[in-house]
Amino acid sequence: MERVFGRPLVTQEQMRTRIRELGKQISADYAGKDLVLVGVLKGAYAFYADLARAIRIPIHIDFIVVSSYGAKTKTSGKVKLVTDLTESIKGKDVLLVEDIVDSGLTVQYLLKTFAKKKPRSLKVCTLLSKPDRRQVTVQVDYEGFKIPNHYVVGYGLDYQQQYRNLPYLAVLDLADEET
Ligand SMILES: O=P(O)(O)OC[C@H]1O[C@H](OP(=O)(O)OP(=O)(O)O)[C@H](O)[C@@H]1O
Ligand SMILES: Nc1nc2[nH]cnc2c(=O)[nH]1
Repeated sequence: MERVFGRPLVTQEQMRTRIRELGKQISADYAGKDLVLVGVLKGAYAFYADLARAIRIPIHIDFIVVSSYGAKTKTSGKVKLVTDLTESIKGKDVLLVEDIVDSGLTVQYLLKTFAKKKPRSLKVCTLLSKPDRRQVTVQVDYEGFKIPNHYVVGYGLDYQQQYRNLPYLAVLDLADEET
């Protein structure tokens, strides 16, 4: 069945502009440092690709795959590590790249896990943040957009693994689904 999408919550143009700004800021903040950009998959894939290309200093790229929502629109409360990093981050300047910080549980888990690997610094960059949904207070160092309390899809974010390739961010119409 074709799903109806409301107007984009964040357009492609708004994404492009904001990501360019974030890239500039990160390039300045990390100049001369050993930056490892860690993408939190799957959701961050689109943002990661655009952000990495907006950063104008040399970087290492790596990824981690975690999952906690499954097919639901609410967190299970348990963050599952699906695939770990490929390289050591000991002594490196690590920037976690997330698509969204919602309850905060994923970032909380990642910060705790990564701190044990002794990076020189550890920060968080997220495209989206839903402050009204936080269950735990977490550190967010770079933030693209604050958004209201809606389940959103597109630009990497899914509903039951679909819609990740939508080129903008939209609120999913969950009229006949769980909310
Ligand atoms: O702040 P939280 O409530 O923890 O939510 C944020 C996390 O939820 C999504 O991941 P998900 O578990 O849906 O996996 P996915 O990235 O494969 O979509 C998203 O990519 C974030 O990593
Ligand atoms: N697709 C999607 N995944 C999420 N994970 C946490 N919040 C969200 C959301 O609003 N949309």
